[in-house]
Amino acid sequence: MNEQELKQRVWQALKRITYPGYTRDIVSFGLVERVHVEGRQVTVSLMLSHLPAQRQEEVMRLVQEALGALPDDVVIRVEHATQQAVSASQDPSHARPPTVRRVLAVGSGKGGVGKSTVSVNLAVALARLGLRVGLLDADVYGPNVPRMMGVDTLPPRRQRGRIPTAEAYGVRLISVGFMVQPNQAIAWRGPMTDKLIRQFLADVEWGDLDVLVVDLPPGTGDIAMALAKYGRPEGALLVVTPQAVAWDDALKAATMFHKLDIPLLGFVENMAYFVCDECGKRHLFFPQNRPAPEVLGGEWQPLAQLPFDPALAFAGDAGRPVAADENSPLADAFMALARRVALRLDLPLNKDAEEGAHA
Ligand SMILES: Nc1ncnc2c1ncn2[C@@H]1O[C@H](COP(=O)(O)OP(=O)(O)OP(=O)(O)O)[C@@H](O)[C@H]1O
Repeated sequence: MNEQELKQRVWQALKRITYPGYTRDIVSFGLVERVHVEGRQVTVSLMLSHLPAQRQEEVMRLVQEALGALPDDVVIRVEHATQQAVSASQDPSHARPPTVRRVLAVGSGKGGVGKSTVSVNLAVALARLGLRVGLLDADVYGPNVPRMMGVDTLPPRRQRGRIPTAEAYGVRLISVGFMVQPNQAIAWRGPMTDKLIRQFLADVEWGDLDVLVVDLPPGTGDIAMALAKYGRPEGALLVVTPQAVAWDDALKAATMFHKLDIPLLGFVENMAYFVCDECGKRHLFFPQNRPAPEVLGGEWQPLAQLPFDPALAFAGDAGRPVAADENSPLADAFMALARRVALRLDLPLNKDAEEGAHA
Protein backbone atom coordinates (compact mmCIF):
# COMPACT_ATOMS: atom_id res chain seq x y z
CA MET A 1 0.00 0.00 0.00
CA ASN A 2 1.56 3.32 -1.07
CA GLU A 3 1.10 6.64 0.79
CA GLN A 4 -1.84 7.67 -1.37
CA GLU A 5 -3.67 4.38 -0.79
CA LEU A 6 -2.91 4.52 2.91
CA LYS A 7 -4.35 8.04 3.11
CA GLN A 8 -7.50 6.87 1.35
CA ARG A 9 -7.85 3.95 3.77
CA VAL A 10 -7.59 6.37 6.69
CA TRP A 11 -10.28 8.69 5.29
CA GLN A 12 -12.54 5.71 4.61
CA ALA A 13 -12.10 4.50 8.18
CA LEU A 14 -12.82 7.97 9.55
CA LYS A 15 -15.98 8.28 7.44
CA ARG A 16 -17.31 5.12 9.04
CA ILE A 17 -17.16 6.62 12.55
CA THR A 18 -20.55 7.98 13.56
CA TYR A 19 -20.61 10.93 15.92
CA PRO A 20 -21.91 9.69 19.31
CA GLY A 21 -25.68 9.95 19.46
CA TYR A 22 -26.06 10.81 15.76
CA THR A 23 -26.34 8.84 12.53
CA ARG A 24 -23.87 11.18 10.78
CA ASP A 25 -20.15 10.53 10.51
CA ILE A 26 -17.45 12.69 12.06
CA VAL A 27 -15.98 13.70 8.68
CA SER A 28 -19.23 15.18 7.41
CA PHE A 29 -19.57 17.03 10.73
CA GLY A 30 -16.25 18.74 9.92
CA LEU A 31 -14.38 17.25 12.87
CA VAL A 32 -11.41 15.96 10.86
CA GLU A 33 -9.12 18.84 10.06
CA ARG A 34 -6.32 16.98 8.27
CA VAL A 35 -4.87 13.57 7.47
CA HIS A 36 -1.15 13.60 6.85
CA VAL A 37 0.78 10.54 5.67
CA GLU A 38 4.54 10.35 5.54
CA GLY A 39 5.99 6.92 4.87
CA ARG A 40 4.24 4.64 7.38
CA GLN A 41 3.47 7.49 9.77
CA VAL A 42 -0.16 8.70 9.79
CA THR A 43 -1.18 11.88 11.60
CA VAL A 44 -4.87 12.68 12.03
CA SER A 45 -5.72 16.18 13.29
CA LEU A 46 -9.15 16.58 14.83
CA MET A 47 -11.00 19.83 15.33
CA LEU A 48 -12.74 19.26 18.65
CA SER A 49 -12.21 22.40 20.70
CA HIS A 50 -15.91 23.40 20.48
CA LEU A 51 -17.04 20.13 22.08
CA PRO A 52 -17.28 19.31 25.80
CA ALA A 53 -14.13 17.61 27.17
CA GLN A 54 -15.82 14.27 27.65
CA ARG A 55 -17.08 14.27 24.06
CA GLN A 56 -13.61 15.17 22.79
CA GLU A 57 -12.14 12.15 24.58
CA GLU A 58 -14.89 9.90 23.20
CA VAL A 59 -14.21 10.99 19.61
CA MET A 60 -10.44 10.61 20.09
CA ARG A 61 -10.98 7.09 21.39
CA LEU A 62 -13.31 6.15 18.49
CA VAL A 63 -10.71 7.39 16.01
CA GLN A 64 -7.90 5.44 17.73
CA GLU A 65 -10.06 2.32 17.64
CA ALA A 66 -11.01 2.71 13.99
CA LEU A 67 -7.41 3.27 12.92
CA GLY A 68 -6.31 0.26 14.95
CA ALA A 69 -7.45 -1.86 12.00
CA LEU A 70 -4.68 -0.47 9.76
CA PRO A 71 -1.65 -2.72 9.03
CA ASP A 72 0.69 -3.28 12.01
CA ASP A 73 3.63 -1.39 10.55
CA VAL A 74 1.63 1.86 10.35
CA VAL A 75 2.36 4.32 13.15
CA ILE A 76 -0.70 6.35 14.09
CA ARG A 77 -0.84 9.72 15.79
CA VAL A 78 -4.18 11.34 16.62
CA GLU A 79 -3.91 14.97 17.68
CA HIS A 80 -6.04 18.01 18.39
CA ALA A 81 -5.77 20.47 15.53
CA THR A 82 -3.79 23.36 16.94
CA GLN A 83 -4.62 26.97 16.17
CA GLN A 84 -1.52 27.06 13.94
CA ALA A 85 -2.50 23.94 12.05
CA VAL A 86 -5.95 25.32 11.33
CA SER A 87 -5.88 27.78 8.49
CA ALA A 88 -6.84 31.32 9.45
CA SER A 89 -10.12 31.12 7.55
CA GLN A 90 -11.14 27.98 9.43
CA ASP A 91 -10.04 29.14 12.83
CA PRO A 92 -13.26 29.42 14.86
CA SER A 93 -11.91 32.39 16.77
CA HIS A 94 -11.83 34.24 13.43
CA ALA A 95 -15.44 33.40 12.67
CA ARG A 96 -17.19 35.23 15.47
CA PRO A 97 -16.10 38.83 15.55
CA PRO A 98 -15.06 40.05 19.01
CA THR A 99 -17.57 42.89 18.56
CA VAL A 100 -20.44 40.40 18.84
CA ARG A 101 -20.89 40.09 22.57
CA ARG A 102 -23.39 37.25 22.88
CA VAL A 103 -24.87 34.68 20.50
CA LEU A 104 -28.30 33.19 21.19
CA ALA A 105 -29.46 30.12 19.23
CA VAL A 106 -33.22 29.74 18.76
CA GLY A 107 -34.18 26.19 17.89
CA SER A 108 -37.11 23.83 17.86
CA GLY A 109 -37.41 20.13 17.47
CA LYS A 110 -40.37 20.37 15.12
CA GLY A 111 -40.96 22.63 12.17
CA GLY A 112 -43.83 25.09 12.08
CA VAL A 113 -44.07 25.64 15.84
CA GLY A 114 -43.26 29.36 15.55
CA LYS A 115 -39.48 29.46 15.89
CA SER A 116 -39.02 32.21 13.28
CA THR A 117 -41.94 34.18 14.69
CA VAL A 118 -40.34 34.06 18.14
CA SER A 119 -36.83 34.87 16.79
CA VAL A 120 -38.07 37.92 14.88
CA ASN A 121 -40.21 39.33 17.69
CA LEU A 122 -37.62 38.57 20.34
CA ALA A 123 -34.96 40.39 18.30
CA VAL A 124 -37.24 43.41 17.85
CA ALA A 125 -38.13 43.38 21.57
CA LEU A 126 -34.45 43.18 22.57
CA ALA A 127 -33.75 46.18 20.34
CA ARG A 128 -36.62 48.04 22.03
CA LEU A 129 -34.82 47.46 25.33
CA GLY A 130 -32.01 49.58 23.94
CA LEU A 131 -29.71 46.70 22.99
CA ARG A 132 -27.73 46.42 19.76
CA VAL A 133 -29.23 43.38 18.11
CA GLY A 134 -28.41 41.24 15.08
CA LEU A 135 -30.63 38.54 13.61
CA LEU A 136 -29.14 35.72 11.57
CA ASP A 137 -31.69 33.64 9.71
CA ALA A 138 -29.89 30.30 9.36
CA ASP A 139 -33.03 28.31 8.54
CA VAL A 140 -31.76 26.85 5.28
CA TYR A 141 -35.01 24.96 4.71
CA GLY A 142 -37.38 27.89 5.16
CA PRO A 143 -35.74 31.29 5.45
CA ASN A 144 -38.88 33.27 6.38
CA VAL A 145 -37.24 35.99 8.44
CA PRO A 146 -36.82 38.59 5.63
CA ARG A 147 -40.54 38.49 4.85
CA MET A 148 -41.45 38.64 8.55
CA MET A 149 -39.17 41.69 8.94
CA GLY A 150 -40.47 43.33 5.76
CA VAL A 151 -37.10 43.21 4.00
CA ASP A 152 -36.45 41.60 0.63
CA THR A 153 -32.94 42.55 -0.42
CA LEU A 154 -29.58 43.42 1.03
CA PRO A 155 -28.05 46.84 0.49
CA PRO A 156 -25.20 46.84 -2.08
CA ARG A 157 -21.74 45.83 -0.92
CA ARG A 158 -19.55 48.74 0.05
CA GLN A 159 -16.40 46.81 0.70
CA ARG A 160 -15.10 43.93 -1.40
CA GLY A 161 -15.74 40.59 0.22
CA ARG A 162 -17.75 42.01 3.14
CA ILE A 163 -21.46 41.28 3.30
CA PRO A 164 -23.62 44.19 4.49
CA THR A 165 -26.63 43.67 6.75
CA ALA A 166 -30.15 44.86 6.07
CA GLU A 167 -31.77 46.81 8.89
CA ALA A 168 -35.37 46.85 10.08
CA TYR A 169 -37.04 47.73 13.39
CA GLY A 170 -33.65 48.54 14.89
CA VAL A 171 -32.31 45.05 14.12
CA ARG A 172 -29.43 44.20 11.76
CA LEU A 173 -30.42 41.28 9.68
CA ILE A 174 -28.95 38.69 7.36
CA SER A 175 -30.66 35.62 5.91
CA VAL A 176 -29.79 32.59 3.87
CA GLY A 177 -32.85 33.71 1.88
CA PHE A 178 -30.79 36.63 0.54
CA MET A 179 -28.22 34.22 -0.86
CA VAL A 180 -30.53 32.05 -2.96
CA GLN A 181 -33.10 32.87 -5.63
CA PRO A 182 -36.70 32.93 -4.38
CA ASN A 183 -38.43 29.55 -4.82
CA GLN A 184 -35.09 27.87 -5.36
CA ALA A 185 -34.63 24.77 -3.25
CA ILE A 186 -31.09 23.86 -2.30
CA ALA A 187 -30.03 20.51 -0.90
CA TRP A 188 -27.63 21.80 1.75
CA ARG A 189 -24.87 19.41 2.67
CA GLY A 190 -22.61 19.38 5.71
CA PRO A 191 -19.56 21.17 4.24
CA MET A 192 -21.79 23.79 2.58
CA THR A 193 -23.66 24.61 5.75
CA ASP A 194 -20.39 24.71 7.62
CA LYS A 195 -19.01 27.26 5.18
CA LEU A 196 -22.24 29.23 5.19
CA ILE A 197 -22.30 29.66 8.97
CA ARG A 198 -18.64 30.58 9.07
CA GLN A 199 -19.24 33.18 6.36
CA PHE A 200 -22.32 34.56 8.10
CA LEU A 201 -20.28 35.12 11.23
CA ALA A 202 -16.94 36.20 9.80
CA ASP A 203 -17.74 38.03 6.57
CA VAL A 204 -20.85 39.98 7.55
CA GLU A 205 -20.50 43.57 8.71
CA TRP A 206 -22.26 43.04 12.04
CA GLY A 207 -20.50 45.90 13.77
CA ASP A 208 -20.95 46.17 17.54
CA LEU A 209 -23.71 43.89 18.78
CA ASP A 210 -24.87 43.12 22.30
CA VAL A 211 -26.56 39.99 21.02
CA LEU A 212 -26.89 38.04 17.79
CA VAL A 213 -30.09 35.98 17.63
CA VAL A 214 -29.75 32.97 15.35
CA ASP A 215 -32.88 31.34 13.91
CA LEU A 216 -31.84 27.71 13.38
CA PRO A 217 -33.61 25.21 11.11
CA PRO A 218 -35.92 22.79 12.93
CA GLY A 219 -34.43 19.58 14.22
CA THR A 220 -30.91 18.69 15.19
CA GLY A 221 -27.90 18.73 12.96
CA ASP A 222 -25.36 20.43 10.79
CA ILE A 223 -26.26 24.07 11.25
CA ALA A 224 -26.36 23.86 15.03
CA MET A 225 -23.08 22.00 14.95
CA ALA A 226 -21.50 24.66 12.74
CA LEU A 227 -22.89 27.43 14.92
CA ALA A 228 -21.44 25.77 18.02
CA LYS A 229 -18.11 25.53 16.27
CA TYR A 230 -17.83 29.03 14.82
CA GLY A 231 -20.20 31.08 16.95
CA ARG A 232 -19.89 29.47 20.39
CA PRO A 233 -23.34 30.59 21.54
CA GLU A 234 -23.78 31.59 25.18
CA GLY A 235 -27.33 30.28 25.22
CA ALA A 236 -30.11 28.49 23.40
CA LEU A 237 -33.85 28.90 23.47
CA LEU A 238 -36.27 26.22 22.35
CA VAL A 239 -39.69 26.93 20.91
CA VAL A 240 -42.32 24.29 21.43
CA THR A 241 -46.10 23.84 21.29
CA PRO A 242 -47.74 22.19 24.32
CA GLN A 243 -48.18 18.69 22.97
CA ALA A 244 -46.21 15.49 23.26
CA VAL A 245 -45.16 15.30 19.61
CA ALA A 246 -43.59 18.76 19.79
CA TRP A 247 -41.99 18.12 23.17
CA ASP A 248 -40.51 14.79 22.07
CA ASP A 249 -38.60 16.58 19.33
CA ALA A 250 -37.76 19.59 21.52
CA LEU A 251 -36.17 17.30 24.10
CA LYS A 252 -33.98 15.83 21.37
CA ALA A 253 -32.92 19.34 20.43
CA ALA A 254 -32.25 20.07 24.14
CA THR A 255 -29.98 17.02 24.25
CA MET A 256 -28.19 18.27 21.15
CA PHE A 257 -27.53 21.67 22.76
CA HIS A 258 -26.24 19.88 25.83
CA LYS A 259 -23.87 17.78 23.72
CA LEU A 260 -22.64 20.90 21.98
CA ASP A 261 -22.04 22.61 25.32
CA ILE A 262 -24.57 25.36 24.62
CA PRO A 263 -26.46 26.26 27.82
CA LEU A 264 -30.22 25.92 27.43
CA LEU A 265 -31.83 29.10 28.75
CA GLY A 266 -35.33 27.68 28.57
CA PHE A 267 -38.42 26.97 26.50
CA VAL A 268 -40.98 29.24 24.94
CA GLU A 269 -44.42 27.68 24.66
CA ASN A 270 -46.08 28.99 21.55
CA MET A 271 -49.78 28.64 20.70
CA ALA A 272 -50.26 27.74 24.37
CA TYR A 273 -53.90 28.89 24.37
CA PHE A 274 -56.41 30.88 22.37
CA VAL A 275 -58.64 33.65 23.70
CA CYS A 276 -61.96 33.74 21.88
CA ASP A 277 -62.85 37.30 20.95
CA GLU A 278 -66.57 36.48 21.15
CA CYS A 279 -66.82 34.77 24.54
CA GLY A 280 -63.50 36.03 25.98
CA LYS A 281 -62.64 32.56 27.32
CA ARG A 282 -59.29 30.85 27.07
CA HIS A 283 -59.39 27.71 24.96
CA LEU A 284 -56.73 25.05 24.72
CA PHE A 285 -56.55 23.33 21.40
CA PHE A 286 -53.37 21.38 21.86
CA PRO A 287 -53.31 18.35 24.17
CA GLN A 288 -51.52 19.77 27.23
CA ASN A 289 -48.92 17.03 27.27
CA ARG A 290 -45.73 18.35 28.75
CA PRO A 291 -42.86 16.25 30.06
CA ALA A 292 -42.74 15.61 33.80
CA PRO A 293 -40.90 18.39 35.68
CA GLU A 294 -38.00 16.05 36.54
CA VAL A 295 -37.35 15.50 32.82
CA LEU A 296 -36.91 19.26 32.53
CA GLY A 297 -34.58 19.43 35.50
CA GLY A 298 -37.02 19.93 38.40
CA GLU A 299 -39.07 23.08 38.96
CA TRP A 300 -39.80 24.44 35.56
CA GLN A 301 -41.49 27.48 34.13
CA PRO A 302 -41.58 28.40 30.46
CA LEU A 303 -39.77 31.67 29.67
CA ALA A 304 -42.95 32.74 27.90
CA GLN A 305 -46.35 31.31 27.04
CA LEU A 306 -47.65 32.91 23.88
CA PRO A 307 -51.26 32.62 22.74
CA PHE A 308 -52.40 31.49 19.36
CA ASP A 309 -53.35 34.79 17.82
CA PRO A 310 -54.07 35.32 14.13
CA ALA A 311 -52.53 38.80 14.56
CA LEU A 312 -49.14 37.09 14.75
CA ALA A 313 -49.64 35.30 11.45
CA PHE A 314 -50.97 38.46 9.75
CA ALA A 315 -48.08 40.50 11.11
CA GLY A 316 -45.60 37.88 9.87
CA ASP A 317 -46.99 37.97 6.34
CA ALA A 318 -47.14 41.76 6.35
CA GLY A 319 -43.55 42.14 7.55
CA ARG A 320 -44.55 44.15 10.63
CA PRO A 321 -43.50 42.28 13.78
CA VAL A 322 -46.04 42.68 16.58
CA ALA A 323 -43.22 43.33 19.05
CA ALA A 324 -42.70 46.72 17.37
CA ASP A 325 -46.25 47.79 18.22
CA GLU A 326 -46.16 49.62 21.53
CA ASN A 327 -49.88 49.20 22.16
CA SER A 328 -50.20 45.48 21.67
CA PRO A 329 -50.53 42.95 24.53
CA LEU A 330 -48.63 40.49 22.33
CA ALA A 331 -45.75 42.97 22.20
CA ASP A 332 -45.81 43.09 26.02
CA ALA A 333 -45.39 39.30 26.10
CA PHE A 334 -42.34 39.55 23.81
CA MET A 335 -40.90 42.42 25.86
CA ALA A 336 -41.20 40.29 28.99
CA LEU A 337 -39.49 37.41 27.20
CA ALA A 338 -36.74 39.75 25.97
CA ARG A 339 -36.05 40.98 29.53
CA ARG A 340 -35.78 37.41 30.83
CA VAL A 341 -33.45 36.41 28.02
CA ALA A 342 -31.36 39.55 28.53
CA LEU A 343 -30.94 38.77 32.22
CA ARG A 344 -29.96 35.18 31.55
CA LEU A 345 -27.41 36.28 28.95
CA ASP A 346 -26.15 39.05 31.19
CA LEU A 347 -26.88 41.73 28.61
CA PRO A 348 -26.51 45.37 29.60
CA LEU A 349 -30.05 46.52 30.51
CA ASN A 350 -30.96 49.88 31.89
CA LYS A 351 -32.53 49.92 35.36
CA ASP A 352 -36.19 50.09 34.28
CA ALA A 353 -35.81 47.18 31.91
CA GLU A 354 -34.03 45.12 34.54
CA GLU A 355 -36.78 45.62 37.10
CA GLY A 356 -39.35 44.53 34.51
CA ALA A 357 -37.44 41.27 34.03
CA HIS A 358 -38.15 40.18 37.59
CA ALA A 359 -41.85 40.99 37.32
N1 LIG B 1 -48.75 32.21 18.25
C1 LIG B 1 -49.13 32.18 16.97
N2 LIG B 1 -50.40 32.48 16.62
C2 LIG B 1 -50.80 32.42 15.33
N3 LIG B 1 -49.99 32.07 14.31
C3 LIG B 1 -48.72 31.77 14.59
C4 LIG B 1 -48.21 31.82 15.93
N4 LIG B 1 -46.90 31.48 15.90
C5 LIG B 1 -46.60 31.24 14.61
N5 LIG B 1 -47.68 31.41 13.82
C6 LIG B 1 -47.77 31.19 12.38
O1 LIG B 1 -47.46 29.80 12.16
C7 LIG B 1 -46.67 29.65 10.99
C8 LIG B 1 -45.33 28.98 11.33
O2 LIG B 1 -44.59 29.88 12.13
P1 LIG B 1 -43.02 30.03 11.96
O3 LIG B 1 -42.66 30.17 10.52
O4 LIG B 1 -42.59 31.06 12.92
O5 LIG B 1 -42.59 28.59 12.46
P2 LIG B 1 -41.14 27.88 12.41
O6 LIG B 1 -41.10 27.00 13.59
O7 LIG B 1 -40.07 28.89 12.26
O8 LIG B 1 -41.26 27.05 11.11
P3 LIG B 1 -40.10 26.40 10.22
O9 LIG B 1 -38.83 26.47 11.00
O10 LIG B 1 -40.59 25.02 9.98
O11 LIG B 1 -40.03 27.25 8.99
C9 LIG B 1 -46.51 31.03 10.41
O12 LIG B 1 -47.53 31.20 9.46
C10 LIG B 1 -46.75 31.97 11.58
O13 LIG B 1 -47.25 33.21 11.18
